Amino acid sequence: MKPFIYENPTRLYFGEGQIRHLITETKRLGNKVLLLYGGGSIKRNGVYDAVMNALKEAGAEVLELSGVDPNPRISTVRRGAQMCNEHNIDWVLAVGGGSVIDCAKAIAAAAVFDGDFWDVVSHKRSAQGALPIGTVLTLAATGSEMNAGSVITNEETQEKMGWSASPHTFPKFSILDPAYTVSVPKEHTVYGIVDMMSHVFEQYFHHDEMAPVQDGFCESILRAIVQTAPKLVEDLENVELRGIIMYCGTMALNGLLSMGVTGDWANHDMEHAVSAVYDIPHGGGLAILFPHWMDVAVEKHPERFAQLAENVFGIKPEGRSALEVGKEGIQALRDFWRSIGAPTRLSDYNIDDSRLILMAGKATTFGPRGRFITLTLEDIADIYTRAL
Ligand SMILES: NC(=O)c1ccc[n+]([C@@H]2O[C@H](COP(=O)([O-])OP(=O)(O)OC[C@H]3O[C@@H](n4cnc5c(N)ncnc54)[C@H](O)[C@@H]3O)[C@@H](O)[C@H]2O)c1
Repeated sequence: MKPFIYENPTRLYFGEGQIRHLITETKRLGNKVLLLYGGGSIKRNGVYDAVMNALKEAGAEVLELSGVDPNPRISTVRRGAQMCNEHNIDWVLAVGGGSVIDCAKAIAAAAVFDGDFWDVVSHKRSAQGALPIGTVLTLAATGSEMNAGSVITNEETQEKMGWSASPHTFPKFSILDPAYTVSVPKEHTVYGIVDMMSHVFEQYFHHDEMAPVQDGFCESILRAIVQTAPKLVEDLENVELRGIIMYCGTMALNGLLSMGVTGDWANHDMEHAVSAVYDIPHGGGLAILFPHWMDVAVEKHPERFAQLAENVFGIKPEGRSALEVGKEGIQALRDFWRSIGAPTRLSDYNIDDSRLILMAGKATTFGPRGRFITLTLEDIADIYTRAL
C-alpha cells in the first residue's frame, strides 16, 4: 500500500426527509443562493418545491439558473459565473445529477477565477478557489456529490475533460434522499448503475497486492449492485432499493476505494472522447467500452479478473486457469449489463468508424492512458473498433 492522505469534508445527509437540513446549511453558507438545475424534472417530482420551501424558511434570496445540459457545457459555466458576480452570490446549490453538480463546481470556481475558466478545465492553469457548493442529489451515478471532481464539455472544440480544484470543490454538504430518485427513468437508472460500477472497476484494477481492505470494499459495492440492480429495474419506485444503489454510487467515488492504491482510469478518458464527439450518455459509453478493455487487460493480468469473477460473480475456479476464470467473469459482467438493459455496441448510438482516430486522439491528449495497462492512441482505436 502506498502512503496516502485522506480528507473528505463533505457532510452527508442520507435518507428520507433530510431536506430539512437545507435550512441550517443555508443559514451557515449565506443568504444569496444561486440555484442550479437541469431540464425541469425537479418541478414534476416535487423536489423543486421541497427545496424552495426550505430556502424560503431560511430566508434566502434565490437566483435560478435552469437548463443545465447532460454533459454540462463551458458556455453554461461562463453564464453562471457571471450571474454569481453580478448578484454577489454567496454559494451555489446544485439540485440534480452529476451534470448539474459538476456544472455547479465549475461555476463556483469560475466565479472567483481571473481569466477564462476553460484554461482550468483543460489543465493549463489552476483554480484559485471556489464559492461554497451544496447539493441535493436526484440521480445515483457519479459520486460527484461527495468528491471534488467535475467534468465539463467545450462544445466548440468538442472536448470533454475532468478537472478538480480540491479541496475547494468538495460540496460543503450533500442531501441524499432516495425518494428523490424514484422518478429517474429506467434508461438513466441503468446508466447510473454502469457508471458507479465503472468507478469501482477503475480503482479495483491496480497492481498493489497488499490492499485487501480496499479490494474488499470494491467487491462489496459491486456485489450489492449485482444483487440489487435487477430488482430495481423491475421496481423503479422502490425507495429501499433506490437507497442501496444511491449509497453505492456515493461510496464508489468519494476516495474510500483508492486510499493507498493507483487506479487505471483509461476507460473514463476513452468514454469522455466518445461523448465529447457524439454527446452520448456517459454510462452508456462506459457499458460499451469497459468489457472490450477487459478483453485486452485479462490477457496481461488474468489473476485480478479471476478474483473479480470469484468474489463478485460467484464463479468457481474448479481447477481452471486464471485466464479462463477471468474471461468467464467478463462474460458474466456483459450478461449482467445486458440483462438490465445497458447498450452493448457503439452502433447502438449510430457511431461508425468514421471518427475513431479523432476520438482516440482526443482520449490521448495528455499521452498514453491507463496505469493497470497502458494504452496508446492505436490501442484505443483498436478498442473502439472492437466496440463498433
Ligand atoms: N464529478 C464526477 O465525479 C463525475 C463522475 C462520473 C461522471 N461525471 C459526469 O457526470 C455527468 C453525468 O451525470 P449523471 O449520470 O448523474 O446524469 P445527468 O446529471 O446528466 O442526468 C441524466 C438525465 O437524468 C435526468 N434526471 C436527473 N434526476 C432526475 C430525476 N430525479 N427524475 C427524472 N429525471 C432525472 C436529467 O435531467 C438528465 O436528463 C457526465 O457529464 C459525466 O461525465 C462526473
